[in-house]
Amino acid sequence: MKLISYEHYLLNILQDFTDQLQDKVNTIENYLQMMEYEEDDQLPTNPIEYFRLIRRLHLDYLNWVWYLEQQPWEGLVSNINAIAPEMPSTTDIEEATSGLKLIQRVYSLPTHEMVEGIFQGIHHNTSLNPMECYTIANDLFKEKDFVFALEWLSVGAQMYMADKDNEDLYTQLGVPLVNFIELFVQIQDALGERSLAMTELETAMETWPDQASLGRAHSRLKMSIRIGEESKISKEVPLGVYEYCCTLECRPNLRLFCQYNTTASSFLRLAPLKMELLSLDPYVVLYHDVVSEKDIASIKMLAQNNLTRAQTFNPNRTLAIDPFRTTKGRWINEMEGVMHRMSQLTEDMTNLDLNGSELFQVMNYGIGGFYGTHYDFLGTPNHSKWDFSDRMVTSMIYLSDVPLGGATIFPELELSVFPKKGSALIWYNLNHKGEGDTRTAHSACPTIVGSRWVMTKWIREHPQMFRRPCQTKRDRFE
Ligand SMILES: O=C(O)CCC(=O)C(=O)O
Ligand SMILES: [Fe+2]
Repeated sequence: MKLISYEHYLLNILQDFTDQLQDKVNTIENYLQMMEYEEDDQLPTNPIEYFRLIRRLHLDYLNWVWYLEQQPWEGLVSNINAIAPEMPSTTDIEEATSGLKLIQRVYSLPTHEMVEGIFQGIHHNTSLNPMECYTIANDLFKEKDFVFALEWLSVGAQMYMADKDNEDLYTQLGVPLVNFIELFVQIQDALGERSLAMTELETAMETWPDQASLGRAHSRLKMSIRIGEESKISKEVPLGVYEYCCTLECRPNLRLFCQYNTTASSFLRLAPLKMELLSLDPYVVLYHDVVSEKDIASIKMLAQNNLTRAQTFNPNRTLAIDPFRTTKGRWINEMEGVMHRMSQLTEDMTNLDLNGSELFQVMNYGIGGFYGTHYDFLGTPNHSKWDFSDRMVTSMIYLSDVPLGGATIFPELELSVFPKKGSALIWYNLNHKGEGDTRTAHSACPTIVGSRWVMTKWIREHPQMFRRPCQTKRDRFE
């Protein structure tokens, strides 16, 4: 079931609950109304009245006990508990928050705009409420990102104050106003603004004299003031090529060109492909409009089920989940009709032999999904180069447009490519000697809006020994 269906399920339960509760209230009110007519301090004077009073107090009374004991919520609570295992985990919420933080940092988005759902000047039909701002601020605080934490908290607190009508609801949902104050004090303490923190805390203690947590915060703060700890603020990292080229398309300042490629393979003589040369050394090209809408739809259909969190090789050369690769992916068998066509296309675009290459990998990046800067080549392990075939070329097809964010970026080359559905980016990871070319370090910038789909293929080096001999004579004697 999709997350959104779980939310509908939960809302329906809450609606059932209020309906059942309302029925109960109606029944009780009816009884009270009925009793109003009978209300009289005098003892009954006639036998009918007397009988009725005795009967009510003997029977109705027991029925009301029974009625009040019947709690409409028991079944509903167990329905909610039944879906508990499917609910997002702490890791999920941490990842969703880190997605937002990453997007904010990489694209320099002002907090108040994000809260209103404005990304890069475009208003999206959404916004955040004070509780959500608090969750983000709290998370940023835990990660010692104090300046941003304070921004999120301040925006959230302003909204809270302006939305007094919902204070009970927010409190019920675990975010009373006093939480904001406590976090504010902790952040100011960490920033070294202790007298400000103390003033705020003392005012809060007057407002909520019974709040034990404020008393504890007060002792902690007094201790910090006595010790006079340094502020924990971290230095601001200046914005660099990465942030710039994730935001705006970057092209190296060379005289490169677009052309119809008719030579990469003999097939292209009949059906040339539109090719844009992006870098000569290392060689990077972008083919435009090479995959049809229909084929893309079929590929996504094949991949849609069983997408699993993508892994990377760790230093021990074992595969593991990696916080720097927040995508879901799936390897696809090449026997299917459409995949056969994709293999043929990749062969035509690269003029390389796909034997021994890895399977196609379809990947889906959700909101905030990214792939940190990395190389695709594996590097020659200790054993001889002859029995190890590295990832010489990466071919990557964009299976979706991305409304905002999601560029592929090569920071060393100051090059970025924004996804365009149906185009293919191809680059050489190895130099002419077959060594990993570190200038090919690349990354997928965080997706801000949309669902980003790509399909990659890593083409191995050995099968190319006749199509693209590895070493030139000159190299050999270097
Ligand atoms: O999604 C991208 O733009 C890059 C993907 C990538 O680098 C990879 O899968 O190795
Ligand atoms: Fe890569």
